[in-house]
Amino acid sequence: MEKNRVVVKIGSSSLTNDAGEIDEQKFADHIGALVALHKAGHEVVVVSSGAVACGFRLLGYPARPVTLKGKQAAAAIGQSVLIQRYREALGAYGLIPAQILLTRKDFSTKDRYHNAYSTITELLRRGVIPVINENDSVSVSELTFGDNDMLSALVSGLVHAGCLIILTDVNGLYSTNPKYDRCAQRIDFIDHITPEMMKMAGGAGSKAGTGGMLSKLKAANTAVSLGVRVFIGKGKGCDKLVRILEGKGDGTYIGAARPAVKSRKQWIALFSESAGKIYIDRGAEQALLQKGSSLLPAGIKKISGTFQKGDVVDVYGAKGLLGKGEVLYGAEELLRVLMRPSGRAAEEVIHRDHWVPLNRKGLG
Ligand SMILES: Nc1ncnc2c1ncn2[C@@H]1O[C@H](COP(=O)(O)OP(=O)(O)O)[C@@H](O)[C@H]1O
Ligand SMILES: N[C@@H](CCC(=O)OP(=O)(O)O)C(=O)O
Repeated sequence: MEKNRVVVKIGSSSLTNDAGEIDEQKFADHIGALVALHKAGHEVVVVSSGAVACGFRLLGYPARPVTLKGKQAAAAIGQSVLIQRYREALGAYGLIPAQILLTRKDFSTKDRYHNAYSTITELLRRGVIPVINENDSVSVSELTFGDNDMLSALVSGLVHAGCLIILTDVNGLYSTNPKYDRCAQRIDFIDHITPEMMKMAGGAGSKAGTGGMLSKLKAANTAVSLGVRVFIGKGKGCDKLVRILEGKGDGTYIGAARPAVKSRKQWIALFSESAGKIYIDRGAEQALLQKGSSLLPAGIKKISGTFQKGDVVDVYGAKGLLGKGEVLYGAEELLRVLMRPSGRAAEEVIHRDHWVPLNRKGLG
């Protein structure tokens, strides 16, 4: 088994009991498996739900809250309880967890994205286990990751993980939700996720869960596009995570090993906001999409917007949006270059390493 960096997402459903509180046995089982994975030489990053589950009783709620403010208040209390539990449980094996709470905004600028990467990799270098959760108490709906499935996919891309393991209460993707259909068939391996598979996946099967199988498949799609293999399923015992990496897990495997996508391309594709538009001709379209070349001024027909050097712009071809890239010229300077007779032979406007085509399976 190859040693690598692994992101393990522990979902609410595989962490809680019927009352919505942390289930001691399930928690201990996860800890044993995380310790075994770490001992086997892997770098382990955990994306753990459970803040709401740890907090709602302390807040005086009789059941898991359903309102946004209720969940945010419960998470504000519960997150510290959750991380304390990880500290005690991992500490018993001599391991240290580090709490990282993220909102989508933390990935919105290149600097913040890069800082998150540097912090997590420094922790891993020191043998620490980062335990990441969404910063629920300050997230607002437009800025959430949606759920911890997507957060775990984005984190796995950020840290260039070899594998993302999504632990839940069902052993993989079925043709229909197996909770309601005894004849549902498990899919053991998926090379790439199709729209038909998305239709098979439904919502959460418990009050504690968020997003269900559909959000896991969407997250898996993102992770695979970033070069990360995904497992969705369950398991029991200390060796469950090691067995999953050996290909013996009880669940669905998605995607094959592929080179990781560079951080800059990930950021452009997933988090950047476009500051303008560049319209290009057919020759430039072919050069960008088929030959993997950079965009030169010669292929530009028109530009719009007031973008600056280093901003990200949308690039359009004859049939619409082709992709996004980081420009090496501001709009004013680019206009001057385009108007000069010799300007069209000038250097690249978007370098191939800073260009991300849309509608491709992978971003690499
Ligand atoms: N096609 C499907 N195959 C498997 N599970 C499905 C499917 N459609 C919906 N589900 C539901 O997805 C649930 C897992 O998602 P969720 O409850 O959000 O878990 P978690 O809290 O671990 O994120 C399962 O319990 C199951 O009821
Ligand atoms: N951040 C929340 C969990 C939200 C969530 O996405 O849960 P799930 O994907 O069902 O594990 C918490 O810690 O309670």
